[in-house]
Formats: sequence, C-alpha cells, structure tokens
Amino acid sequence: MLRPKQAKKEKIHLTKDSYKKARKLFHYLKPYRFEYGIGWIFLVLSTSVGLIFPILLGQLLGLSSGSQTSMAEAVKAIDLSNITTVAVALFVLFGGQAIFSYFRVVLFTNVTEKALRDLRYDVFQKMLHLPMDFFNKNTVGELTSRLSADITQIQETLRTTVAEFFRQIVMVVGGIAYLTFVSWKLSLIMLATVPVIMIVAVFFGRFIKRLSKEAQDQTATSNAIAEESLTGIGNIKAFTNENYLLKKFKSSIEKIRRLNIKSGLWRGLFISFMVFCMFGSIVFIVWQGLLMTQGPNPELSDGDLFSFLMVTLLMAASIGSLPDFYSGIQKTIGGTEKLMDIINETSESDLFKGTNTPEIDGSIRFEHVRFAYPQRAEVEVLKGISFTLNRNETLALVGTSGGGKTTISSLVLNYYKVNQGAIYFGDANADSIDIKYLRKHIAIVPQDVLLFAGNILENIAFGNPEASEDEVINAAKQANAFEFIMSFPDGFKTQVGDRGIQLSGGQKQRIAIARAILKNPTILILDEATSALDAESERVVQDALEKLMHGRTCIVIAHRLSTIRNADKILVLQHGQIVESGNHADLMATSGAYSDLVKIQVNLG
Ligand SMILES: Nc1ncnc2c1ncn2[C@@H]1O[C@H](COP(=O)(O)OP(=O)(O)OP(=O)(O)O)[C@@H](O)[C@H]1O
Repeated sequence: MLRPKQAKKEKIHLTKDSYKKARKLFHYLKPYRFEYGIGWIFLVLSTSVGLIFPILLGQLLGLSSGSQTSMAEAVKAIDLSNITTVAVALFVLFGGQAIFSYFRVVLFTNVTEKALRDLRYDVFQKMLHLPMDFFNKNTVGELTSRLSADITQIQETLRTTVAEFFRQIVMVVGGIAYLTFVSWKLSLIMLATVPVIMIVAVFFGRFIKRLSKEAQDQTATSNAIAEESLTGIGNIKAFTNENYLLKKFKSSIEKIRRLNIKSGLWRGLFISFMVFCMFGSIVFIVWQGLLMTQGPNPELSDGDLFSFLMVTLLMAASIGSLPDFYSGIQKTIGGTEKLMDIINETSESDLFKGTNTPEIDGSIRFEHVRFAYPQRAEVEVLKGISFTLNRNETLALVGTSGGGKTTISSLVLNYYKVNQGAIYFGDANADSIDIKYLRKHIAIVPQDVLLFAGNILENIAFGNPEASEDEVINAAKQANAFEFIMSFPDGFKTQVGDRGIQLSGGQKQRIAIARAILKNPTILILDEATSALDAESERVVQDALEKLMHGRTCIVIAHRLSTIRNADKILVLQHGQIVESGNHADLMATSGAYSDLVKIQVNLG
C-alpha cells in the first residue's frame, strides 16, 4: 500500500567545513558591500532607537514630582511641560525609526536580490555544465529544491533574519546593561526569572509542535487509506476487502485520537505554565520594584521602574525569538553548503579536456570499448564493443532490453568517458575533441520528446536558436509538421508543453525531427519510440525521418525491426556484447539472434 508522501526531513549537520563553505556567501555580497554597509548603519541606528524607545516611554509614564504608588497618582502628578518634551522626543524617535527602517529594508532587499541573482545564475550555469553522471546521482527534485528552497532560505536570512537576530541580540545585551545600570538588585531578580522562563517556553513550544506534527502525519496516513480505498473501490468490492480496510482505517484514526489528546494535555500544561510563570514573574518584579520605590529615600524612581518594566517586556520577547532566528541561520548555513557543493563540482569541461576541432565527416569507430557507469563501476555495461561506421551509413542497434544500445549512443555524444578502448570520429580520438564542438555535429531524435514551455516556433528553433523564422518553417515542412501546426488557430505561435496544448506522440516526434533538420547534423542518433503510432502517423513520421536521415551518418536504436531493413549495418547486442552483425539479409540468412527477434516481432505483430 502506498504511503502518503511525506516531506523528506533533511537533518542539518553542520561541520567546520559547512561554515567555511557558507562563508563563500560573502563572496556574493562583496560586489554590493557599499550598499550593504550603509544598510547596516541604518540597522544599527534603528536598533538603538528601538532600545531608547522603551526607556523614554517608561520615563513618560513615570514622570512625577513625588513617589506615587499608583499609576493614577503618577498620571495626576505628571509635569505637563516635561510630558510634552518627552512626547516630542518620542515622536522624533519614531520618525527617525521609520526612516531608518525604511532604508534598512530597501538596502538589504536590494543587496540580497542582487547577490541571489548572481548565486542562482552561478548554480544553474554550473548545473547545465555538469557531466551526465552528476544527474544520475542527483534527482531533478533535489536539484530544483536547491534552486528554490535553499535560495529562499538564504533570501529570508539575508533580508530579514540577520537584521532581526542582530536587533534582538542588541535588545538583550543592551537591555541587560541598561537594567543593571538602573537597578542591579532588580536586574538580578529579573534575570533569575524571565530569561529562564522564556527559554523553557521556547523548548516547551517546540516539543508541542513536534507532537502536533506527529498527529498531522498520522492524519495524512489515514487520509491516504481513505483516498486509495475510494479510488480503488472496484477492487475492494471484488476482493470483499471492506472490513480489512475499515480495520486499518480504524487503527489509524485511533492513533490520531491518542496523539491529539496527548498534545492537548501538553498544550494545557503549557498554557498554565505560561500564565502562572510569566505573569507570576512580572507581578513578582513589579512587587519588588514597587517596594524599592517606597520610603523617604527610594532606591528607584517611578520613571525608572516603568522603564525597567518596559525594557524587561521587550527583552523577554527578544529572548523568545532568538532560538528561531538562530535555527533559521543554521538552515541557511546548511543550504549554502549544499549550493556551494554544486558550484564546486567538476564541470564537464574539466573532465573532458579535449580542445581539438577536427573535421567531423560522419565516420565513427569504436575500438574495444569497455564501459561501466561511474556510479555502478562494478557492473560493466559494454564489454569490448568494436565497429566501424562510414560516412553517411546507417547503423542499427538492436537487441534485448538492457543490452547497451542507449549506452552506445550516450558514448557517441561523449556523455561519459570510456573505461577502456577508444572512440574515433574520423581519425580523431573522442577524448581529444572539444565536446561542445563535437556535439554541434550530432543531433538526437529521442524517444520521449521534450517540449519546453513556449510556442511551437521556439520549440523547433531549439535545434538552432540562431535560425530565421523562414528556416524554422522550412524545417517544419520537411518534417511533415507544417500542416498540423497550421491547423492550430495560432499556428507556429501555439503554446505547447505544460501550460499549452498537448501534442500527440506522432506530432511531438515531427517537432523533434524538425529540430534535428534545423540543426543539420553530420551524425544523427535516432532513438525509436517504443509506443507504436497509428498507421497514418507512422507513415508521415517515417517519411520525415527518411528525409532527415538522407546524407547523414545515422545510429538508430531500433525497437521495431521493420524500420531497419535498409540499414547498412545491424549490431545485435546482448549483455553489452555484439552477438551478431551484418545487414538484414546477412543476418536473416544465419538464423541467429536477429532472425529470432524478427520472428518474435512478426508473430506479435
Ligand atoms: N545511468 C545509468 N547508471 C547505471 N547503470 C545504467 C545507467 N543507464 C543504464 N544503465 C545500465 O546499463 C545497462 C544497459 O542499458 P542501456 O540503457 O544502454 O540498454 P538498452 O539496450 O538501451 O535497453 P532498452 O532497450 O531497454 O532501452 C542496463 O543494465 C542498465 O541497467
């Protein structure tokens, strides 16, 4: 039974190396350091104002000429001229705060976005230039998550978390310094209670969050049971499995109940704890503070007590927010490390060092090629493959599934290095040729044609982005694609792919053929589609292919043997070895593996 897809929890393990790699993030900030520096000045200014504000507000509330014991008395006794002065000072401060915050946010955002644009570009550029093997080891999902989730995490940190973290630290440190200055005695009382309670509250909160997460996961499991059951209701009825699934569902919802009740109990405890300890500690401080304001020689003025309480409250909030900011920064370090790992990977050009640009006339020679995919080095996939293909000849690769046909075409494209033996294009060893130059001479018509989001014109022009519109239209005509394209209301401007119309298998293949025609390659690799087209589509696709193949060296990975009767050479591959070779007539005459395959297909057909 399928389990609900749960987000893969990535545990962050930070090492010394992680921090070292994360420091490279500064490299991306460096070009914008001036702007960033000014942003920091505004941050320091707005943070200082943030600290002065509760002090002044406390003074405003506590302005008095005597030692009042109640707020009402204090308010009555407030010296109006002083109130105005302090209030004006507060307004000026707020004005300053508003301006500083505005510039800080704008500057930080500007710098972050510029740095992230550079980082995104570098990562994507690197990804595009990594060897094929990298993509065997890393899934597309993981890689796109690097570009999305990790970058978003860094964005959040650079734009907000760093500033907030700094502000809260200053609030805590500055607050403690101020409080000690006002009254060290009251500070000691405060420090013994508030921070401890805040930290306990944070961890308590996390524990409760974890409990609710477990309940959520369990809910997802039970939903999956219900969903699967309803989707496959026919099967369930046929197997009379209603009770079996009901039992499963019951045990799952029972678990949800238990987990939610457990989390409810802890939540109740948490709330009682917060009410009692938080408010209790505030009452305790107020009580102790008020005692200090009593008597003929009070240790503390009312204004100072108010300021003290204000700063304490803000500081408590700051302490409470620190762990989250800290874990945000840790996640960012982890994310940056992963991005830097990609940037530090070896590029294809570092792996394939060839720089020669010899004439590629279409002749290809494999000499005793042995090959194993790098991540499964112990399994040899090609075991000594040799063949010669002359210019403009067609080679068909046939054989059992997993025999090595696709692997041979990948080696022609120089996706991987061979382990032993060599591949020659003309007289040049593939290793010595510049891979980009080589690939410019090769086109592939794959089994699964990839259409990019965009219109048909752009999709065909993918074969040669520099081609003119007329050339694209011409290619479409040669690929027998013109008519069906023009039957769409928007013609060549019709949007295709995920966000556009869906093309049929045969139409997609003709787009791929048009692409290849536009590229005008010397060598063509044709990976025949396994799924059969209807007779009419088959005919137009085949006709387009024949036009495309004419006058080029072709390697056809053949699934339907009827299409390769005219090939100059046929290699029959089994378990990475050539078991037969020759043309159709030769191979049929020998009554070997090839003729067996043909017979099977004829019978199946
Ligand atoms: N990226 C890869 N990493 C590791 N092993 C691979 C990889 N691609 C293919 N193989 C293995 O190499 C062997 C040959 O595969 P290949 O795709 O070349 O066969 P094929 O003849 O094209 O098969 P099919 O007709 O099913 O497409 C298989 O055993 C396969 O499991």
